[in-house]
Amino acid sequence: MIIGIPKEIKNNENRVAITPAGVTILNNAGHRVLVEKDAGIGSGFTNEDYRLTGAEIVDQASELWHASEMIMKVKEPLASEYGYFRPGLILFTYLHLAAEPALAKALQDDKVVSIAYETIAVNRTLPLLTPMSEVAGRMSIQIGAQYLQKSNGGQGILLAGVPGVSRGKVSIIGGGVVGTNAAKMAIGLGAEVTIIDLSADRLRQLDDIFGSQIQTLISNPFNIAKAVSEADLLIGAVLIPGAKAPRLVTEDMVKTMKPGSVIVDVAIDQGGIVETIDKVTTHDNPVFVKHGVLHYSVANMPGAVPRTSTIALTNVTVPYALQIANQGVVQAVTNSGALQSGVNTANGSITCAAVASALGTAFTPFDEALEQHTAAS
Ligand SMILES: NC(=O)C1=CN([C@@H]2O[C@H](COP(=O)(O)OP(=O)(O)OC[C@H]3O[C@@H](n4cnc5c(N)ncnc54)[C@H](O)[C@@H]3O)[C@@H](O)[C@H]2O)C=CC1
Ligand SMILES: CC(=O)C(=O)O
Repeated sequence: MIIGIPKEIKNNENRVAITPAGVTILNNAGHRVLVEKDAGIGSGFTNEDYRLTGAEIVDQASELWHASEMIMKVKEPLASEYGYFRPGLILFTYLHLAAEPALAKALQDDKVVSIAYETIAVNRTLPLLTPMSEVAGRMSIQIGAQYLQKSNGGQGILLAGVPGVSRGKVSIIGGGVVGTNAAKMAIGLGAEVTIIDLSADRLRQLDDIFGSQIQTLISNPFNIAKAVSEADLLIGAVLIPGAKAPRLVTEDMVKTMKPGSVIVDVAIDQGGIVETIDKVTTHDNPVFVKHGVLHYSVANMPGAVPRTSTIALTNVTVPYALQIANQGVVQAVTNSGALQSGVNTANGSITCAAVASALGTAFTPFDEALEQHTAAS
């Protein structure tokens, strides 16, 4: 199979969908890998690094998209890339379609087979989301701590406190991968940490991991309101896979926060859990202020630490890319429940139930989408 790796074009997105090590794996299995010129520079990989492992460097994005049977990316295609879509093209990347209806429509209209990293599920885990959630969860605390500084518009508190002065309070809503990694960092800094989750079992696990270093609370509007009002730093870390994030933190709750407090809504890629966040921000201009509270809503946080993130991401994506390339997409998806859960669009249909429900459109299982295609052709 011919696999194309375009340069990412989202604001400050310096990750790339493959490393030279990944090229070697695909090459050794007999596949051709095309890498757009300078695609790896932001992650510290030169064109020569890729050439040495057998990749072909392609100058123009348009040439690469047209020549490739499968495109591997990091972030969802932007509108300027929709023109490259065509029937049968395989697109393997983060998509977050619940928050991207225009992209979903373009993929349907052009009959692209799109496989979203974030909906590939194995035993109720999301192995292609996990490493980036680890990165973003850890980053959320260092970013929040930075914006709590007076010089950056914050209240002017140190999360760790000092002897004789209270420590800062961090409230984390959602105790999955992002939440757990945020908690690790916040505890490490010496903050007072509360974690809220809907699952009592998950709270038990967190209690086993962190013991008395955290306060756990079950998710309901009363507990969320209390934790929000007390937080110096609030982290949004909820996920219902494939679906739009529930708006758990209302505008009235945000109004109860102290001026100069900070919200980092990591769940913004699925629409965000905070009512006062009405836009996705970028690494260039990451924060806006509402009701005196700093809001950070960057949807590609790991893009700011590309060397770590690219390696962590490609460690988990390349084995799936290899399955698709070796078997062809239909056979690979038919053989693998994990890949089946990742297919979001095929032959003009939405093939992921949670995405279809979030977009208010019909859901068609992958095999039925294939049959409809065969019957029509
Ligand atoms: N902004 C960015 O750059 C990045 C964003 N993310 C996003 O962060 C979000 C969280 O991801 P993960 O931690 O990997 O997901 P996860 O599935 O590991 O954890 C989500 C947690 O939310 C909990 N939850 C569900 N409904 C809830 C409710 N009503 N109240 C409280 N908790 C609830 C679940 O029980 C689960 O423990 C996702 O939207 C993910 O895409 C991940 C990486 C980077
Ligand atoms: C999860 C995701 O969308 C990201 O890492 O950018």
